Amino acid sequence: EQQEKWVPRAVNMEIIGTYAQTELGHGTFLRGLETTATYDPNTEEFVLNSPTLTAYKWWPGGLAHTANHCVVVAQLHSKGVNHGVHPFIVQIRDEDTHMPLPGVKVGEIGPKLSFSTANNGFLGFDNFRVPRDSMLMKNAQVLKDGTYVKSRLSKLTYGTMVFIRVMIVTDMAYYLSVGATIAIRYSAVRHQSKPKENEPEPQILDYVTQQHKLFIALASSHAFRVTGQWLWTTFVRVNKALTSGNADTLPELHAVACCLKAVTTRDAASMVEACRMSCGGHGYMTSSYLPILYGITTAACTYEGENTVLLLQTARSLVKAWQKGSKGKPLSPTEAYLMDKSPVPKWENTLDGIIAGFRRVSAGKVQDCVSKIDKLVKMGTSYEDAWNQTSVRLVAASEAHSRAVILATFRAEVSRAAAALSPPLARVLHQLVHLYTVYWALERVGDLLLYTSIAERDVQELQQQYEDLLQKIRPNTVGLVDAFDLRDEILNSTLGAYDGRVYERLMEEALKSPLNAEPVNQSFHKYLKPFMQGKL
Ligand SMILES: CCCCCCCCCCCCCCCCCCCCCC(=O)SCCNC(=O)CCNC(=O)[C@H](O)C(C)(C)COP(=O)(O)OP(=O)(O)OC[C@H]1O[C@@H](n2cnc3c(N)ncnc32)[C@H](O)[C@@H]1OP(=O)(O)O
Ligand SMILES: Cc1cc2nc3c(=O)[nH]c(=O)nc-3n(C[C@H](O)[C@H](O)[C@H](O)COP(=O)(O)OP(=O)(O)OC[C@H]3O[C@@H](n4cnc5c(N)ncnc54)[C@H](O)[C@@H]3O)c2cc1C
Repeated sequence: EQQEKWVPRAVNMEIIGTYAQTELGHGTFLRGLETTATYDPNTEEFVLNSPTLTAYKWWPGGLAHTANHCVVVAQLHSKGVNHGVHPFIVQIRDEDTHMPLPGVKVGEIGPKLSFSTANNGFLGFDNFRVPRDSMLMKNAQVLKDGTYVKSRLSKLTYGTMVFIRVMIVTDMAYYLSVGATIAIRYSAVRHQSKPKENEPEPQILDYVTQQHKLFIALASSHAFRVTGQWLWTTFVRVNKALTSGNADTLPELHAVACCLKAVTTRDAASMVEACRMSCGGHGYMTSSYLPILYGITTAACTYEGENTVLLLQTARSLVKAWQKGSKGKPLSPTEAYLMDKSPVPKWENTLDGIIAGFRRVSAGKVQDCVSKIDKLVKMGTSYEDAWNQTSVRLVAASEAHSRAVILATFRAEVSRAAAALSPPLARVLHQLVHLYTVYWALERVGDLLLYTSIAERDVQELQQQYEDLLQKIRPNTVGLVDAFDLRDEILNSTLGAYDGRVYERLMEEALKSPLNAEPVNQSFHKYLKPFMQGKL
């Protein structure tokens, strides 16, 4: 009934909404939210209040001047009992005049690192009444007399966040494709330095250090797209099971979505920044789009669950899995490898060898965390303090798990798809999988040395494999970014346009500056001249 009421209006853009969960005082700790929705059975309404300054909603995109409705997450009180946070759909502005409704205080939160157009807002309520059917009642319900009917699973309230975290992985693939396209096209246009006196300046893309900065962004875009698709399929499967009343697979989905969201956003942000810096001074120009892209990408490390917090959620699941597995109980598919008790195998410098190595690293780190927590607890430390004291290692274990999942998924999905591709295309995709895998092996060589039988010779060989791959991929790099098929209007970059007219575009953009409208700026007469004449 609620979907019938709201969804068609939202789809037709008759109403514009946002998700108002985070408050000034709390974003991570949802049980600590302070906005209240108190049921009044006499009028069959909920009364919304923001009892403190820190209860004000803060951040929702589009809230400030755009949205006229929002989903408000509030502490539900009925018959004098607090039932925890629940979602309510609330109209905040008049649909005709767009004026805030009486009892609603809404505004804009101010300038941010980026996301300038997102119109993020704040929102407070003063005895603001909404009808009973404003509470989204698919799961938990409040009956007319105020009786509370519990959801069969309390965590279903958090379902929207799981959905968006799943989507974000694919979103990061997209941002990386934009960054890689701009930086690689520019690196093909840009010539700099003269290593050989009698030859022209080379394209900067021919410097191997430049390839090292950029090809990983290209490969990661593919890795995240493939992993995002796999995660989406998993999400759809879990959701189907939930619809038929089976929630057994939800914890695994939550655990894997948390760490994949965290690792893909962090990688995407740091690689987009590497793309920006790889363009030298011009990468610092707003017109290159790279600073804006960085601002957008790095925001994802915070929104939809701060990354460290999410990695710790996955770690919680890994520790539990370890404890379960140690008692001989079966584990979920993505965590089953933790219980691989076979002796550490001889290291192999192959894709499968490296993936197996990452699983060993992850399992070894989880075991290390469990031992430390157990030891601290035995010494009388509370479990919570032991957890906190172990949390740097827990985050590392969670990240290692995520790397193992991405590496295995990328390899498996590309191998599966390759059968239907032309051999040259399959070969190039395999090169990207190979490059991605070897890159991370070299990045995490310390961990591999700790937990696997990798030896110095293997590391040297991996380094050589990596450099060979850069060389093999180089001739196809521009073709590979063209294949992302991003239109110039979308790239919005002086450096990344298809035609490569970098210098012309930079000058055209500079000339658009209002500061170039007059030969002598008024500031000369107002400030500079008096200053030069000692009059200021
Ligand atoms: C909305 C956009 C709509 C667009 C739609 C269009 C669609 C298109 C999409 C396009 C995409 C690109 C978007 C680009 C633009 C983006 C713009 C920016 C958007 C940014 C939006 C936001 O930014 S919006 C706010 C997000 N704000 C968080 O993200 C809070 C984090 N904070 C928590 O999420 C919890 O607070 C936290 C930590 C788990 C602890 O919660 P807690 O204290 O209650 O829980 P505990 O830690 O005690 O855990 C108790 C047990 O619950 C288990 N569990 C916990 N969560 C669970 C869960 N979700 N599912 C299952 N199980 C769960 C856990 O695993 C434990 O299980 P067990 O007991 O068995 O171990
Ligand atoms: C661009 C942008 C758009 C957003 N859009 C929306 C939106 O549309 N709707 C909405 O509701 N919200 C939105 N948010 C808010 C966002 O979801 C929160 O900022 C985010 O969930 C982080 O919460 P926080 O700000 O409370 O960070 P905090 O939790 O205060 O984090 C601060 C630090 O404390 C650490 N920390 C916190 N708890 C723990 C813990 N348990 N263990 C270890 N370390 C911890 C974190 O790791 C971090 O280093 C948006 C945010 C941004 C930046």
